[in-house]
Amino acid sequence: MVRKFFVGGNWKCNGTVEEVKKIVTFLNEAEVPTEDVVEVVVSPPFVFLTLVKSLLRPDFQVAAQNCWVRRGGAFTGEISAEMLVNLRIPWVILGHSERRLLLNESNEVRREALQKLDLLFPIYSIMEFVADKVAYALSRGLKIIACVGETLEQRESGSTMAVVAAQTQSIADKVRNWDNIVLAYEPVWAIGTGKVATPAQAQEVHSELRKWLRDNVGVEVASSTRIIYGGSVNGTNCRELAKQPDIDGFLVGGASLKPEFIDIINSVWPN
Ligand SMILES: O=C(CO)COP(=O)(O)O
Repeated sequence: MVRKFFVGGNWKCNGTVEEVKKIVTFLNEAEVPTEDVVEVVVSPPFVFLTLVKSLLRPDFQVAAQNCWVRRGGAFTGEISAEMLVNLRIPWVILGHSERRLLLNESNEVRREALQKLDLLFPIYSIMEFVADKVAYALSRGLKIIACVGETLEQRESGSTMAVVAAQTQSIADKVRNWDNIVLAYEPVWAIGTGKVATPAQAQEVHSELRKWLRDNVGVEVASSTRIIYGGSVNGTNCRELAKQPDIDGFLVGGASLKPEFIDIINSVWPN
């Protein structure tokens, strides 16, 4: 099974209209392999999504950085999956560690949310926030970049794989069809720190995660699901990482705002 290389650019909470236009200009002018070789998806903040979509070359796609867990309604400040579909935004990033940790999105029962949402959705007795978002967004026709990854503390205590497996399990419990999911392994300690996982460290988790998918979801899903790496990827370290057999691409933060993002796209051909 050939897994098409996937490079995502997560712009996070950055940019002005002028800066966004500059980024789109260098993306549009770049020489990169064709769409059948590498899938490129950039994820600007919500407010710039339509601008970027309207200016961006047609072989690159756009992703939102989040969406609401169910149908929209009285949820001030949220953006629904329906809105993204309406705007023809094909992808959404879900479960990013910055949302899990800073905004308390988790796999676990969120009691306060549960109490509130139970009034609205009495059939949901357990609220698995990230997994529910993945399942709902998929059901609306969106494609998902689902993020998993351990903190430094968890890595140092030897629980990396247990954490990543639990995060993936919660998604597997709610999803039958994995065709529209890309899994992003993003160790929290490597995000925005300049401390990239070594190719061997990343490969080890990717290969374990693929094994986990094979044993717990299915052989076909394990061989076809792209597992991409995120955390301090740049134009220099991407090539060694891209050579690893179970690294199927990247989710890039800081470097996706700069022209070196093009080098990362081109690391599909590492030699
Ligand atoms: O969080 C990330 C991508 O989603 C990675 O961020 P950095 O590449 O800035 O470390």
